Amino acid sequence: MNGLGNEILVVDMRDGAATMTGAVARAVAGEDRTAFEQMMVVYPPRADGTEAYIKIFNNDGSVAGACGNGTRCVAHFLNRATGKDHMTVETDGGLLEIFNAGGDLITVDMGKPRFNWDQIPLAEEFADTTGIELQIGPIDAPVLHTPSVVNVGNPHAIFWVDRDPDTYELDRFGPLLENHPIFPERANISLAQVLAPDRIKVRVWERGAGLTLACGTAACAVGVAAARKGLADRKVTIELPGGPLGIEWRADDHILMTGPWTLEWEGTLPENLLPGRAA
Ligand SMILES: N[C@H](CCC[C@H](N)C(=O)O)C(=O)O
Repeated sequence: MNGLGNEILVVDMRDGAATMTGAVARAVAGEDRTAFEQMMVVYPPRADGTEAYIKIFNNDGSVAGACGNGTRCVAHFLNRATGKDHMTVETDGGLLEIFNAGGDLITVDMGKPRFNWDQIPLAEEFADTTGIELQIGPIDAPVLHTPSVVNVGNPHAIFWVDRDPDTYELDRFGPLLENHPIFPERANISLAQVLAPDRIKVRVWERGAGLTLACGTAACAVGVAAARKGLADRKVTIELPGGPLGIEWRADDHILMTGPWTLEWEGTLPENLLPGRAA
C-alpha cells in the first residue's frame, strides 16, 4: 500500500503464528531497501478495546513508535477485514483511534504531542532546553526561526525555511541531522515553509528510511509546532511532495490527521523469510 506515495507494507500476522524481527524486516526490504519505507505488522490485540497491536519497522530494520501514513493503510486493511469503520489500534507510541472520514479518506487521532526534552528525547547535555525550541548544529539552510522538536509517538525536528523546501539539499544534510548526537534515538527531519495561516509546505528526511514522498507523523509534528509558535492556525493543510494531509491540533490537545490510502498489490511473504518457521 501507500499513503500519498509513502510506501507501506502491511503484514497480516493476526494468526499470531510468527513474530517479525528488525532483521527480517530489513531482509524483506531488499538490498536496496526499495520494497517498502515502513512495514506495519498487524498482530492480535493485546489491550482491551483494541482491534490489533501494530509493530512498525523502517526499511533499515529500526522500530518506529508511530507512522501516520501506515496507520491509514492499516485502517483500510482492518476495515475491509472486520467491516468496522471506527476502531482503536495499539502502537508502541500509544493507542490510536481511527475513523472512516468518507470516500477514501481516513482520520486518525494520533494522540497528544510531547515537548519536553526527555520525551523527544534529547541528549542529557541539552536538558536545560525546557521548550521545543532549540538551536541544532549548523545546517546549510537559512532557518527563519529556531528549530522545533516534538514527539508524536516518534521524534521530529523541524527547520522553518523561507524558500521552497525542494530547493535545499535535504538528501545531504538530512542524514547528518537524523544522526546528530542531540538525538539519542535519532530523529525525523522536516523542512517547513509556512505559505499561509492554514497551509504549510513540508519535505521530510525520515529516520531509518530517508527521503519519502510523505510522512504523516511529520505532518502532525509540523502542524503542532507551527501553531505553538504562532506561525499558523491549529487546523492546517500540510503539503507534502506526495500530496496534502489535513492536520487539526484540537483544543483537547489531540492531533487529528486526515488523508487517503492506496492499495497497490496483495500477496504472501516468501515462507523462507518468515521468522520462527523452518527456513
Ligand atoms: N512515514 C511515516 C513515519 C515513519 C516514522 C519513522 N521514519 C520513524 O519515526 O523512525 C509516517 O507516515 O508517519
